[in-house]
Amino acid sequence: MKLKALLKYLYQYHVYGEQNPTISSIEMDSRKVTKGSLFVCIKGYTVDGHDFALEAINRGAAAILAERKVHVKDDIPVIIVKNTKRAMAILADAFYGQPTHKLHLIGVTGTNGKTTTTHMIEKILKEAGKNTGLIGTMYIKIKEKQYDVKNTTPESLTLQSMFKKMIDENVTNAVMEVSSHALHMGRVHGCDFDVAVFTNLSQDHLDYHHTMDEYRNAKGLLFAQLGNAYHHEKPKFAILNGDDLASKYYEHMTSAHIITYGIDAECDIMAKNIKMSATGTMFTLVTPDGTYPVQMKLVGKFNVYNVLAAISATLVSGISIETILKAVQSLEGVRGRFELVNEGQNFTVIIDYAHTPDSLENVLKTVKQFVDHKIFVVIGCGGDRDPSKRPKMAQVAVKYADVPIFTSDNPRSEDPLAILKDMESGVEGEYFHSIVNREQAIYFAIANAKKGDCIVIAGKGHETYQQIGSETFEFDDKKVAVHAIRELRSKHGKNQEGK
Ligand SMILES: CC(=O)N[C@H]1[C@@H](OP(=O)(O)OP(=O)(O)OC[C@H]2O[C@@H](n3ccc(=O)[nH]c3=O)[C@H](O)[C@@H]2O)O[C@H](CO)[C@@H](O)[C@@H]1O[C@H](C)C(=O)N[C@@H](C)C(=O)N[C@H](CCC(=O)O)C(=O)O
Ligand SMILES: Nc1ncnc2c1ncn2[C@@H]1O[C@H](COP(=O)(O)OP(=O)(O)OP(=O)(O)O)[C@@H](O)[C@H]1O
Repeated sequence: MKLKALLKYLYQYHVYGEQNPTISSIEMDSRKVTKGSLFVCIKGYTVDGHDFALEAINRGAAAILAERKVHVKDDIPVIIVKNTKRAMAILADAFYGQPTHKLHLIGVTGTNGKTTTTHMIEKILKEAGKNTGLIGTMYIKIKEKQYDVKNTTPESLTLQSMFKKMIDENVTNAVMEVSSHALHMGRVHGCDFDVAVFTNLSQDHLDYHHTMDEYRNAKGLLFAQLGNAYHHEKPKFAILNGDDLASKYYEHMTSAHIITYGIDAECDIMAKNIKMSATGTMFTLVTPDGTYPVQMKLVGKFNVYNVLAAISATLVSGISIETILKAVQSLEGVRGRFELVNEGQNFTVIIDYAHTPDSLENVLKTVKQFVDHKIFVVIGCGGDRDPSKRPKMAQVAVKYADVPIFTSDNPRSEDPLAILKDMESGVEGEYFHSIVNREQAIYFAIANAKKGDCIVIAGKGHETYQQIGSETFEFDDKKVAVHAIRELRSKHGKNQEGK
């Protein structure tokens, strides 16, 4: 594609240099530049991409996109824009042939439930015989093939190239998690969403967004970007949680059709007569077109919300209610979300990704409904992330668990003991244990659990690493739990049924 043809997609820019080279690729990492690349200079959190412009030219870059004039060879065009990340998103969309215009794209935002809801939507779409793509925290998935990811919502270059790959592989329907960071940084600029889903809003990521208002506003950008209910061939839908106050705010940010779902408030799509057991949930689904009995294997009120969101999003995407209900009936949990570890022990072990006060409370409340014996919770808080969350997480743990055990969860550059102190400051005078080594914390819980007890190992879910200092170590809660159960059993014959 010629540079000038590409630049037509930008609103405001200034070009130094007359040349109109053919652009062979767009790159934001100088190390990936090859002959003919457009190199995008991004001021990052650790280094400034502008400092690599010359290196990019030496590797064969044909043009530079920057926020300030950089010194390169005179004949190389330099395009100046206000924000290179946002401009890159628009150029990436154009460069890859605007792939999202050819896909039915559902975006899911909210503090909790994005991964779960996107997987539910994927399952329903598959049941309807669609070729699907999924983008989120765990991986990018194109049909059945999985690709590793660094971010919940990848940078626009990765995002658009993956959408293009989906088109090449005949994917028709894509669903993605849209993080507030991505919305704020403009990673999803240029994405043509058909349906935008809001799960819920509670405290998280204040290290980045600073205030709850800013955090809420960032999520709202998805609904502002969604566009028009009366879009020619593609009417747009905003799916909002009617029981969450933030939805009122998002209603005013969109001109799409609004469909609400909920349990308590009067909504378009509702769950009534909810009955939960340790092995599943039943409820009556109320839609404008009729009521239907629903049965699923997942537990927790939060999963009823997630499934209502998934049902609403797929109904407006033209999937029949019969197909949706069939898929819902066979929904399995997602790795690390309320995942049971079953080694034949006589107590329950649950691995869960809950890492916000709200999600931890939901999980522990759900466990409390079914467990008559002691509840243990192993929980830590991330380093270099919103510290005000720490005492609140500890308070939730102490409120719902009989044996709260505070430990480490990706301390990163912070002192793990200082993070524990922050947690402890929220529960002075209460009963809890602090064990800085996560493996020892899990072993402690398993060694002390008795028949009928339940251990919730929270915060890391599917993650298989622990970030300590600048290093990343292999660490998998599930593997550690399995190992602990087996080791204790072989040492003491403990934890076997009947002992
Ligand atoms: C804070 C943040 O958003 N950081 C993102 C950022 O990294 P960075 O700012 O450190 O980048 P940098 O290393 O300073 O590099 C700056 C530029 O110089 C370039 N460079 C660098 C070296 C070189 O030799 N040549 C060169 O050209 C880099 O390619 C880059 O373009 O750019 C990277 C590449 O796109 C991202 O992976 C990275 O996300 C990190 C991993 C991250 O943790 N981000 C969080 C805040 C985030 O986005 N989270 C959300 C939500 C998660 C949730 O809901 O829980 C998400 O969507 O993931
Ligand atoms: N609708 C919900 N409301 C509150 N808590 C939820 C909800 N759905 C899931 N959870 C809890 O939050 C945890 C994370 O769920 P999930 O991974 O689906 O959320 P997420 O939004 O993708 O999280 P992240 O943004 O950190 O990737 C789950 O393990 C569960 O404990």
